[in-house]
Amino acid sequence: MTNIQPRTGTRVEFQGVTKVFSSGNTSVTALDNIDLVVEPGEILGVIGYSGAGKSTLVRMINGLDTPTSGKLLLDGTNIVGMPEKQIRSLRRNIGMIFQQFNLMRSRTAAGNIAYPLKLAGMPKEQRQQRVAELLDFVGLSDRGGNYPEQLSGGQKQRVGIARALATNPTLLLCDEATSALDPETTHDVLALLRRVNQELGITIVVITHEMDVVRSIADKVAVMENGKVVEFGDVYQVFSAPKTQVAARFVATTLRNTPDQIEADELLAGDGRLFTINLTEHSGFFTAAAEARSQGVSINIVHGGITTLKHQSFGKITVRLTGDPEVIETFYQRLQRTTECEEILR
Ligand SMILES: Nc1ncnc2c1ncn2[C@@H]1O[C@H](COP(=O)(O)OP(=O)(O)OP(=O)(O)O)[C@@H](O)[C@H]1O
Repeated sequence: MTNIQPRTGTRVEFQGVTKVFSSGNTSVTALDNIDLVVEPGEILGVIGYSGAGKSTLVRMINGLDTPTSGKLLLDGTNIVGMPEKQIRSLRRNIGMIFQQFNLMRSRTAAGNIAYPLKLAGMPKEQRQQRVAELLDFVGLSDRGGNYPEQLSGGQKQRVGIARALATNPTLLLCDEATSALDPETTHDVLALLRRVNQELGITIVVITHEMDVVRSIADKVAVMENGKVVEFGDVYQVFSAPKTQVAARFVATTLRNTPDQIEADELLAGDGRLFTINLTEHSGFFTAAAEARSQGVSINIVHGGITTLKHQSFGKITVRLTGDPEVIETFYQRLQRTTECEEILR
């Protein structure tokens, strides 16, 4: 593939970015003092409930809106206050894909992909070659002549991705790009995005309200609430030990590793004490369990889930301990020092 070549992804940095929308007497702080860095070639997942500020955040990056205060640096250059003409030229390095695909219905898949190239003034012959390469890259070589209505949702999003890649961007922004797709198609589109990132080196920012998307594609995650980034870190770090309630809630939607209220009530009907234990590498669970067992306490696993993320395993188990109350209490005290260990109480 001659023209689809690796490049260095864009570095994106928010420095104290605030965005206030005012109309009359009311104002909404859509972004509240955001500090955030996306390193070249990284995939950042931005997650939050509706109204958290995700779309506003993306609009700052592509210069479609400007912060009320703060700086937005693309590869070290602050774009806030930059003349429109310059921003437009920077925007050529940014590709976008959308939830509703935003394809032109009157053009074929090939025509949609060719459009940005036409705008950029690429001669017809070169354009055709490039479109063929892009169709091949997204696995739609045989679909170039189809109109959007003749394509499935997943195929339309592949066309959207090919179109976004046409002008060789170094940054790809994905706004709920898989939200309109079924789980299997979502998986295929995310796999394609990962390929885009790995083979081309493009930085990707994925806006989503689905933690599964973050889990399967992102390197880092920013959790947003009320215009603030309330938690930011490696996906492994955030998934294995979320620090905020909102992050924990999102993690719980994709990892069913703790009993819900109904399951907990059923479990509490039995004997003994119940503990949910975070199993990390140095949790100390197996040593504590062996010690308690050697003193006649029985330990049964009643719930749990272990996951691998970025080649590291983590998870939680819920255990029921029955036997000598003092030994059980020692087990609990001991684990509280080495990992997160919570008792399930009535
Ligand atoms: N142009 C605007 N004028 C006024 N208020 C706005 C504007 N754009 C966004 N807002 C407000 O800013 C806040 C953040 O909105 P934003 O669309 O960024 O959230 P979001 O997390 O993307 O939500 P969703 O997932 O529903 O798209 C909301 O309270 C919204 O009503």
